[in-house]
Amino acid sequence: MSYALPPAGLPSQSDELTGTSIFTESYAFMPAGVMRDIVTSFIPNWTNSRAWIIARPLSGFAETFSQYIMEVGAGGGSDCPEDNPDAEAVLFVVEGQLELRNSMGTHVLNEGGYAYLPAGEGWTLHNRSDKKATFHWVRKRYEAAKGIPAPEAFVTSDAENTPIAMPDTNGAWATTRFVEPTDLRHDMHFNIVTFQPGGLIPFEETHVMEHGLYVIEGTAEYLLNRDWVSVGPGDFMWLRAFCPQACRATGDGPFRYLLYKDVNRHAKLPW
Ligand SMILES: NC(=O)N[C@H](N)C(=O)O
Repeated sequence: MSYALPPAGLPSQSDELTGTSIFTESYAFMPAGVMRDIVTSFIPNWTNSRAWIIARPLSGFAETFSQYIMEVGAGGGSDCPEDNPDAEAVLFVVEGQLELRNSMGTHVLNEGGYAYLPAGEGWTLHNRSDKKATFHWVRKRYEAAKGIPAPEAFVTSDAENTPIAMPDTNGAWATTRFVEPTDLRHDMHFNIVTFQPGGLIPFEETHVMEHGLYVIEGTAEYLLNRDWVSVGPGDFMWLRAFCPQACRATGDGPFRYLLYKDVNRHAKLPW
């Protein structure tokens, strides 16, 4: 499996790459080309690390998550990665190797490695190798549901999970699910969606769930509200609740993306 990475570095003075990013009331499109050194953030209590913060709540409780692409240099990491006890996390490694320690012990996460860490879980993350490592870090304030226990931590990987084909698509559209859709302990999913060449979302999905979509491989035309946008490796899309979306996979190989989605809870009321 291959996973796209931010190009980093500095943009060249001889290549003008303007006109590619989009920010609207219903979605944002951040092409890989904008993820350069000068737009990174440093996160408290992390050493030799930096983040591209590609999603965060903007307007009170209308948005549900933040997503970072975290780059951890050799020997870097954190003994105190999260300072919000209400924040649950998913980590997904796209480059290198990281050592995770939590209540279940010590785990080595390689490329494609996936960890779910519930709110309040103590964990540490370190790059013990001599090469940089990169991972996606999704953070969400966990919403407890009456009578339902909180989920437990788990570690798995892309390779250990078989994509489930959507019915009647002949495998052209499949989803790697790291949590069962009927497991109501979970209030978010972070899955991998795979389309084979020519595969489609053939209608305008329009739903209450918010999305983050990070393209890890391949190309497509993606409908974001009223706009068909050409997308490829390393591009990120943030879709607010109810933003219409559809997809046509282009190119000769699979089109794959990481998909965040808030799930399994009542719609919030304003009182
Ligand atoms: N844009 C998407 O991939 N949406 C998914 N079908 C989903 O909402 O689960």
